[in-house]
Amino acid sequence: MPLSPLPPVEAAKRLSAYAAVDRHIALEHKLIGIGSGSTVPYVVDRIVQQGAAANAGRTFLPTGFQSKQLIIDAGLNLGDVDQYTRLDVCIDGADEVDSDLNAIKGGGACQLREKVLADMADTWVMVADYRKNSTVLGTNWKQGIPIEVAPFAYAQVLATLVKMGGTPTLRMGKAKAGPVVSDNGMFIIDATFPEAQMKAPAKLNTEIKLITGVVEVGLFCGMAKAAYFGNEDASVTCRAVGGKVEQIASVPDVPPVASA
Ligand SMILES: O=C[C@H](O)[C@H](O)[C@H](O)COP(=O)(O)O
Repeated sequence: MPLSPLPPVEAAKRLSAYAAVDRHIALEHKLIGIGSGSTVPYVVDRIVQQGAAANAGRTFLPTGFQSKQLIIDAGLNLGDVDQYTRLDVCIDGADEVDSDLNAIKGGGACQLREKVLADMADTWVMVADYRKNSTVLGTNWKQGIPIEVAPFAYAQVLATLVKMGGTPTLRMGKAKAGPVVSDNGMFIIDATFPEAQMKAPAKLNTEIKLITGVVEVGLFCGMAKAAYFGNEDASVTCRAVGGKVEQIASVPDVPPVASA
């Protein structure tokens, strides 16, 4: 059955997710990390399409409340990060990816758990629509680097980020008075930096991480094996570690490893 029609951005998210699952989640993969955001439901969707037999012996670890619910709602086996020290593969979304596969993540305040699972995974892959495909971080994603901080320390961290050249703001709730509180009970600061600093994201990641009170930084540097971007013309751009870029013309309606 052909894929159901979706608005362009949603269709692009679905294409990236389906392509990444088809390439990176094989029948022998038993421990799988599920990231966060609005692209990841399509990852779970494609995994379910691989069939009940393929998924019977698998365990799925979530990066937060949202992905935990996705795993449960899909009828997949839920695992806890306490039970494992490695994953076969983890697929996650991204807010922006640069030409070296460095990424900004944490638009949904999930970067701490996402980075823990990325560290655990033998293969960590990102999925996103064409708007996230960039060359320098901060070009498309203007709201800044998400930084998770201990609530007690937030004012001091804001001041330190300003001294470092950043423009930080405390992320406020949309349907809640006061700041956003992460799944870990922390606050989130979003900080923009001048392009010169954004061009060296690994250095910036280390500098921010060293601020007392910072729990995790939404810069993911040197972690990804590949990033998949769904395009408006129904193709998928795959950028792999080492700089190889591949255009995937189309994504099949059913996953190649589908089982009964
Ligand atoms: O905290 C949220 C995560 O880092 C998401 O993976 C990221 O914000 C991308 O989300 P989306 O797929 O909705 O663009």
